[in-house]
Amino acid sequence: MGRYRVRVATGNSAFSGSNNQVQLWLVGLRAEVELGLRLRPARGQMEDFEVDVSEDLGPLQFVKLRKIHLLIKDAWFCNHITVWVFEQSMEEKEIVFPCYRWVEGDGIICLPETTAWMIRNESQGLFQKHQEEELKARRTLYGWVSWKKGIPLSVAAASEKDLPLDARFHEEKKVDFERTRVVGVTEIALKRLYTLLSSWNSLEDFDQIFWGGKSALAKRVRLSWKDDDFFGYQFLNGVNPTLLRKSSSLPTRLVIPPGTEDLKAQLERKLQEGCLFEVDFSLLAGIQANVIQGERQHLAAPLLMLKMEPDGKLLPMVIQLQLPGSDSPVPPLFLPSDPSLTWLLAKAWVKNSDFQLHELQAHLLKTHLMAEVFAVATMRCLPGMHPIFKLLIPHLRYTLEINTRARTKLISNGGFFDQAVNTGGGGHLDVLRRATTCLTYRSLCPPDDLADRGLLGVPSAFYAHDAVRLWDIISRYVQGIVQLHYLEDEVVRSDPELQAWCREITEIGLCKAQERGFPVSFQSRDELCHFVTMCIFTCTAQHSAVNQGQLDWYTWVPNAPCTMRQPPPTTKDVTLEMVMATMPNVHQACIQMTISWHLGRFQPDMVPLGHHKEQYFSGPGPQAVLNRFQEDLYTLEREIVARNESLDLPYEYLKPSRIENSITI
Ligand SMILES: CC/C=C\C/C=C\C[C@@H](/C=C/C=C\C/C=C\CCCC(=O)O)OO
Ligand SMILES: [Fe+2]
Repeated sequence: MGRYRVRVATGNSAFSGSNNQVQLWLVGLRAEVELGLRLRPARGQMEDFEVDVSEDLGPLQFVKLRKIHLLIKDAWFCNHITVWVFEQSMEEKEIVFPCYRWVEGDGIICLPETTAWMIRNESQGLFQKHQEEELKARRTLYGWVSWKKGIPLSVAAASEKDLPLDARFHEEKKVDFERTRVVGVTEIALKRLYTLLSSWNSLEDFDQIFWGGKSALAKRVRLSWKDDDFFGYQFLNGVNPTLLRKSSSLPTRLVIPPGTEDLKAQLERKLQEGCLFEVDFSLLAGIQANVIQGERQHLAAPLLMLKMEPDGKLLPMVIQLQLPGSDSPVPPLFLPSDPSLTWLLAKAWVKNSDFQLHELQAHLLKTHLMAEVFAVATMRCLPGMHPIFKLLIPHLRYTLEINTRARTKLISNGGFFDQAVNTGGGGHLDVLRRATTCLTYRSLCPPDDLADRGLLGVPSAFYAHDAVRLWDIISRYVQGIVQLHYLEDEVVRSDPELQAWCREITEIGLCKAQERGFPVSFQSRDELCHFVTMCIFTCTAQHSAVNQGQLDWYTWVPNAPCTMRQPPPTTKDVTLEMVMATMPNVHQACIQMTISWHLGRFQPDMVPLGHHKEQYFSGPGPQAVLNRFQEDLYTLEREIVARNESLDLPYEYLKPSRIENSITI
């Protein structure tokens, strides 16, 4: 018996309130009581009321709530319920029941209090029963589907409309996304009109559709894209810093034609000096090229060799556009000393190939589709009271919707890839399949990946430096939360939901990825922390590193052509007509610019890394861990700002303030 003050907090997004009435129960260890209230929750409001309860409820464990609709069903977004207990001779006690979900229909929803997972074993199985019912419902809502064979599984949803309401964009996000699509389509139409009667026979003609550039760096790209050091820089710190690796030997595919022995001597010298680097696009070899509006597009599978200069500049040394084969046992090598247009076209072929592997492998597969596997497995295996659910859920916001939209608009039949990309038309799916077969656990963990690629400690590798710093900061955050909930390794080993989550990711979502180093169980807190750190890093920092740069590096189309309309050159006499006949045409270039802006622009409702408002945990312990996380991020922010001040090209994509807390675009 005692007096209770109850606070009902409603979300702040549009339509979060409800005209339906809400009924509440307090459920204690010894009894439960219906509060007899009928409140209509209002958007952005916290509504308090007090009740005297005659029964002895015992320690509160759940709040139960139900929305009652007479005529119209009106979903309600409940943030949380907070209860203060005033009991005789005891000071006031605050108990929080997090929700952060839509309340639809008229079923009863059970909210466990925030520390429930810690006391679940002593509570007569009440929490166990709740968890089982919750997961049974979630497994119905979040199903797996194989969208295309050979790539990670996705959420079962033919379009975003089929997703559960809790996985959908909130109104503000939806309105902004749809508005941007309309702006983009309008811009393409206007540019087509504008260029109908104009020439398209010089590289400067791309200016006709480059309306002012959407970023300062995009304008710099337009001015400097032809420069070799600017070209090389992008493989360290551009929109795709994931392919560059330090050479441990001359690649076997690099067949040196007779008469170019001095090149071989230069390469070997750089190799000995430990400053030879390579980017190999062999993954594209033999991929079927797209046919766009009846015009066959073309693909290459380049190898690029570069040398790291003492001043940190990365300069291209040689480009081989095709793998040696029966029809071309010694493919021509293109050099910086070749005629300028020849060398420029060879570099353009490298950047077109980089566009394919960046968007399909680094961006779509290694961030978006990985995050989707984490999201579906989390919803299917971890109950809302589980500490790893609470830790991860803020980093999974909106990901299922943006990925579903990608499957219906970008990589679908007739989508962006089919309309304007030379791997479109099905080749893009083969690239995804090939990239999936070489998707290792190590490649998703920067300390391992960058060590394997020889990029640790390289002074001009700013992505590498910032990625390792962020990994360490996220790792400390994850360890802080894990150590509060798992007091020894045995607790990890004997957590059935956690072990099921691990297996669901590796064996189901990633299609038996244990062969690629992914775990099928966690035997220690360290193993758990490493994996969860990888999940959060992938959903935040890594996506930021490969998404934001689309706006800066892809809107000046010649710097990263989305398609190539002529075969790669096999001789050194390249003309401007050949270059313009190869580069994307006006329509394809307009589509590339629009998509790059749509996907790379700053999201107006973005939540910066570590600054989500939802409070799934409560108490001083988790809050102290989160506070330390935010402090560490702020320290890194200041470090990066200071470092960037001395750089001609600041590297901004891993500045914590620019890293979104989840993959939403
Ligand atoms: C250029 C993008 C290439 C590959 C995709 C890589 C990652 C997925 C992407 C998500 C996109 C999701 C939705 C885009 C939908 C529509 C865009 C506008 C086109 C249209 O509306 O027709 O990550 O950002
Ligand atoms: Fe993205």
